Amino acid sequence: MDSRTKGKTVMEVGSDGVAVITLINPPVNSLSFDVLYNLKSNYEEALSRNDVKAIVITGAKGKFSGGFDISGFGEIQKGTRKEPKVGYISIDILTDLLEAARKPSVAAIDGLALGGGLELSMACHARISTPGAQLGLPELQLGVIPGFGGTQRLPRLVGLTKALEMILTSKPVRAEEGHSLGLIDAVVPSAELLTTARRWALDIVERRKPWISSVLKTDKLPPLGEAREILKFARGQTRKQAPNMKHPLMCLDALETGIVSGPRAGLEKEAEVGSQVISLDTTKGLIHVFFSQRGTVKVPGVTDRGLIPRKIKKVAIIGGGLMGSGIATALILSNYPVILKEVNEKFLEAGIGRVKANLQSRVRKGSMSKEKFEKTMSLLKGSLDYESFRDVDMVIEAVIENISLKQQIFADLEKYCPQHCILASNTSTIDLNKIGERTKSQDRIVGAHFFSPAHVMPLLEIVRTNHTSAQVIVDLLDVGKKIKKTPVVVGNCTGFAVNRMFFPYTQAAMFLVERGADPYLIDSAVSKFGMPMGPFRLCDLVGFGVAIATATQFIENFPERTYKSMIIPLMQEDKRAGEATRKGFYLYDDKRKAKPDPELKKYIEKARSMSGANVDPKLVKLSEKEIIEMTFFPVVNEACRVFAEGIAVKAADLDIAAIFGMGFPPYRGGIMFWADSIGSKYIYSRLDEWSKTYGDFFKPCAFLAERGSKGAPLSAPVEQARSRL
Ligand SMILES: CCCC(=O)CC(=O)SCCNC(=O)CCNC(=O)[C@H](O)C(C)(C)COP(=O)(O)OP(=O)(O)OC[C@H]1O[C@@H](n2cnc3c(N)ncnc32)[C@H](O)[C@@H]1OP(=O)(O)O
Ligand SMILES: NC(=O)C1=CN([C@@H]2O[C@H](COP(=O)(O)OP(=O)(O)OC[C@H]3O[C@@H](n4cnc5c(N)ncnc54)[C@H](O)[C@@H]3O)[C@@H](O)[C@H]2O)C=CC1
Repeated sequence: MDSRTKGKTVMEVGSDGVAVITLINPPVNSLSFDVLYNLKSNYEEALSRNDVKAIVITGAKGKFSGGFDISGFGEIQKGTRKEPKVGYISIDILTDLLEAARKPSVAAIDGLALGGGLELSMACHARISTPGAQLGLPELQLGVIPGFGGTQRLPRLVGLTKALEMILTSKPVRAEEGHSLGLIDAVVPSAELLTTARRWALDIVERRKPWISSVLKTDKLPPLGEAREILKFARGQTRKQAPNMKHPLMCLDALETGIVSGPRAGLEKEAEVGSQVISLDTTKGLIHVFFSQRGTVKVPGVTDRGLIPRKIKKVAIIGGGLMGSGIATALILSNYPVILKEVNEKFLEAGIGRVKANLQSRVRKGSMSKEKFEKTMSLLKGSLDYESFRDVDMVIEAVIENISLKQQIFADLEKYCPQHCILASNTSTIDLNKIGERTKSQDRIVGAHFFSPAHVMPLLEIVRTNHTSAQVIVDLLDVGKKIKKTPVVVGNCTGFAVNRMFFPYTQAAMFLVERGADPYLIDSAVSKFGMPMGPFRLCDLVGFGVAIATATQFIENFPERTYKSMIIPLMQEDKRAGEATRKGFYLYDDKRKAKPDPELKKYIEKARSMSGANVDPKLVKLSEKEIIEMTFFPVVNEACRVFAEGIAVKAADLDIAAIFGMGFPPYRGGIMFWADSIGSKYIYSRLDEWSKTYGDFFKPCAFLAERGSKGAPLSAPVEQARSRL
């Protein structure tokens, strides 16, 4: 393969007259422009050769194709690559050359057929797959639409309702389901895949099997009136579920055009909107997230040293509270034997009970069988002492956020655990060097910061100190992968990356409310921006105890830039501690539905008088845009500090940390990506202005000041930003 080309196809013509074209572009045989243009040449050759009667397309190394090469979207966005004309691949190659050919094609699908991969297979005249194959159109997840004919062929093969479900949820189906839907013609074992596909192709030639052009099928489409109703409903749902995104609605336009005006018009509409969505900001954000998420496991100086993860055979968890029980659940779900240690029988029973409840909820929802439940629970053992820690490979401490207790526990662990054992803490804020102060095991002390609920939330913040060994990080990255978490490796400091970014967000919200802004309007603006909930609703959910404990760490460690508000402590004094007590910033009914509380005013006014703050008429009437800027620019400021201090190695890691740890909307690309889309100059100037009016909480850090004064991107590595200055 030429080192400048990305992937290729190879064609072999058998003595049976079948040309087998294999897609080769490791690791997932993505359809790069090179692969697609090679495929076109192979087709032209196969169609012109007299010794070829039929064609089979397959993918190398057990994977059909993971779809269009996603990095190609970047090339299109930059303008360095484009199709010779809009719809060239979907219409000229896949429809007019392949599907309309006088020789039939059969797709032989092993492993993945996703996005453009499935679309290519649907342009073939039949599809044979292995039982493990995954078939899906996940494009909307990336901000694009199925642009290789998927909006036209999938509804014609599986019906409109199922096609909408598959496209709008981005979820793949397995081979058996694909077979019953009519997407797959036969499911056969791997060893028989190619022979069956060859035979099927020849059977089509000999008219023993039907020669079907999916794009021309109509039998699965509902009558026009019904189709319009189904699409109207889908539009309504989409507007509700993805209010800030245009591309799902544009995708529905392409589907509707095909149903109303026929497949050719549909393909043309698909090509038109397909080329438009690529330049949407939301698409740029989602594609950035795709690569950034996969980039978090590449840690310079750690994962490039050839270290092999050691096998973690048994894990111990100290503390069976909210976090310890969630972490235990995540581990046993991935088949790690776990010992859960608590202080007494009662607490141990409660901790094990929480794990049980986590799993039982799966049984209730039907996603876990009773047998699997029993088997999974059998991996969990309780303990009240450290005796059973003598053969564990990793300990995760999850006791309350108290430095001296954690120090004592780590000193004990050093005595009981084997020398190789990883000593991890789930602390959310405390400096790990302080936790390990009373040990000589600094090289194996690491942060394993999970987010609540730990068995559900996808992020694992892996915190390394200057002493943590690269091997320990590699081991924990491997555990993270096995328990299906997205890991982000960060440096040690108070609050690490996620909580450091989170803190100014809540503080900014408190600041605004003390100066007259309406908390419910803030929550509403932030939700419309795309966060799962606003800062006040979130405080209620997390509980005021956790909020105060975290705030204390920040106030102690970063006094120069913390805004100390008494609103939460005052409410807590009155036994309002958030959702758990049914009263916080909101009132909660039996179904946990939140409603605003007129009494909240009383606490805000009292806090205002205690802090000496005055109502500021400008802040009372903030627009939604101003609310977003005043709550999120302080987050950008802190993210810049975290980046400048080297706590995060790459700005993209902060994007992933913000998305998976804070709930920042993925289609905005993460905190640094979003900031760069606004521009460092503007963010700097706003913060600078607010800091002059409202104080140091808003003061731009040196990194932001430097880049902002020149308009340099915040996410650029230091050298690159300098070189652009
Ligand atoms: C005009 C538009 C036409 C169209 O229809 C558009 C499309 O087809 S868009 C693409 C649609 N396909 C997808 O969305 C699939 C995306 N990929 C995945 O979901 C997963 O990667 C996978 C299920 C295919 C494999 O998962 P897994 O085994 O966990 O492996 P990784 O996710 O870590 O991926 C391994 C490496 O492969 C790279 N990759 C994967 N898919 C693509 C792709 N379509 N294009 C380019 N590269 C892809 C991924 O980045 C990993 O690379 P790394 O360097 O990090 O190893
Ligand atoms: N609650 C949250 O949302 C998050 C909390 N964290 C961190 O996780 C840790 C635990 O927090 P939670 O689970 O919320 O606390 P929790 O109060 O629910 O649970 C702590 C448990 O530790 C037990 N414990 C105390 N001393 C012990 C000892 N010596 N041996 C064994 N068990 C002992 C207690 O009995 C209690 O059950 C804290 O460091 C916290 O900062 C991290 C992320 C999120």
